[in-house]
Amino acid sequence: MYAAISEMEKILKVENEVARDLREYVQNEEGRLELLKGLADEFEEHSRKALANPEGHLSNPLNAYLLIKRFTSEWQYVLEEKIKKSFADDFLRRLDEKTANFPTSEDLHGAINALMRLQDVYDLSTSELADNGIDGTPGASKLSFEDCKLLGLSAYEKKDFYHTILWMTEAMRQLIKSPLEEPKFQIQRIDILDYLAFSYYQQGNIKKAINLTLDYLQLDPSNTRIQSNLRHYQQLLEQHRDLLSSSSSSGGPVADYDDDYNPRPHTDNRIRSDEFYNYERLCRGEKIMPIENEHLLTCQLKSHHPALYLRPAKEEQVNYDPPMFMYHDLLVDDQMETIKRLGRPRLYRSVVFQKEGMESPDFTAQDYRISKTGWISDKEHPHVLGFSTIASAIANLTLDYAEELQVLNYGIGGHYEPHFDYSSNPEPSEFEKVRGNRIATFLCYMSDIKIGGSTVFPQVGVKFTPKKGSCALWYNLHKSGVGDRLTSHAACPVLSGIKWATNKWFRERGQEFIRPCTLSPMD
Ligand SMILES: O=C(O)CCC(=O)C(=O)O
Ligand SMILES: [Fe+2]
Repeated sequence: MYAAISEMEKILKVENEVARDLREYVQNEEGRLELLKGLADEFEEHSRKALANPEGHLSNPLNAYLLIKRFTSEWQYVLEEKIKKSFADDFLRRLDEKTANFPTSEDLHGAINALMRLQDVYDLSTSELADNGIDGTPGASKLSFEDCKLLGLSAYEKKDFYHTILWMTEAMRQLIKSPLEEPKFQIQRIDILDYLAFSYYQQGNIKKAINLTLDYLQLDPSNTRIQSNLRHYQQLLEQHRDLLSSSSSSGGPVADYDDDYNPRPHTDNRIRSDEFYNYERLCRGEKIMPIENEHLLTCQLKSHHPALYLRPAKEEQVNYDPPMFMYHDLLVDDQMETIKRLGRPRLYRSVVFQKEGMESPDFTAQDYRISKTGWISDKEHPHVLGFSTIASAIANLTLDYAEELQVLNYGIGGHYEPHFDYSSNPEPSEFEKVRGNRIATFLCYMSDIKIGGSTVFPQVGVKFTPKKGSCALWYNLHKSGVGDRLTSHAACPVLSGIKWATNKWFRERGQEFIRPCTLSPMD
């Protein structure tokens, strides 16, 4: 569910239904209690009157008969229908049916990862995120001490000591506000100090690990595990200082890092690359390089095709080579509503073609693409065909071999890290053999996004900021059919808002006379 916000609306609906069931259950139970109160009143009243003169009362045979009947033939009914009857079973059964639509622990982990991704890409401080300073929405929820600790634990389980430190420190910041003399807070404090000391040690900040361990021992001096940790850390620091003083010409020991030294890990090649670094910078709104030939970029109204006579396309060229364009206000509300309506029930977790580390390369769901996608054919609705026709007119490419329309909905912190839209697989699939590679991408935004969600091109420094109804166009291949590596692009994580988009991919076949090959492979 976390992979598409549109799916998460289901959880809100279920929450509302659970509230309704709860109210109904409470009402039923209240009714039952009223009934029991009435029964008690009745018994009390009857016995009080009769006990005032038991002999007098029972001397009447009708009274005697009625009393016996109450606790024989009537009693079974009273016991089963009034006393024992509970509405809990029915309520619990209905609740059970609803849990099928509850999020899973996979969703929880996905959401936790998303928060950390947003924190990293947008350079948000942990306290800013915990206090919900993201988009300034008044009354927005904040993360509690327990939430921060849960995030820290989740990072710790993945041996991600960088985020463990950030979130455990935040948990500690929140804990300090509690009355620390209370034993339950003392225990939490000791627990967090333990995680923090070990994580700083793992991050290479021995001095901080020692200080935190000393803090720990003040609260729990007899803990032998922590005492032995302290000795180990102190030895390490000594060795490190000796090493530095013997090799440094100035001779001064400089083994201590800054107090809070906690480097962000760069664990895999993808993350270490300049491209990834530039992707994050572009997402944050930094300018990473001057746009080449910016002075040659122009705007124009395009009406070269009958589909554009009545509503010429507002074209803005945003990059010269490879050419990239933005078309403003191209899709109209009705079209977008139809595309979303048709796409919504078909959304499935987006997959990517994965070669590395796989026995047989295949399409799989990966953390670096968090969205759901569904496909719609032109035949399904005139609005879809209308859009494809306009996209084809603008891109100047035939629809004959184009893919169906792909509808995209992003999830919590949803993103798509740098990738190419064309395939560089040396063995083309059957589909590719017939249709060729993806020659051009026509990407339209179907929602306004408060913060984040831009499409960025780290090799050329271009950024498309989503605007409902606007479309981006670029050509993925050189005219020779060779993939253009400068078209590497990424969808920045959505920080605040809901991102709906749609992709139309044109294929090489059928374009031979429209966009003919040139002799140079790099044209
Ligand atoms: O959503 C975006 O901004 C880009 C999507 C994309 O690159 C893709 O789906 O291939
Ligand atoms: Fe893409």
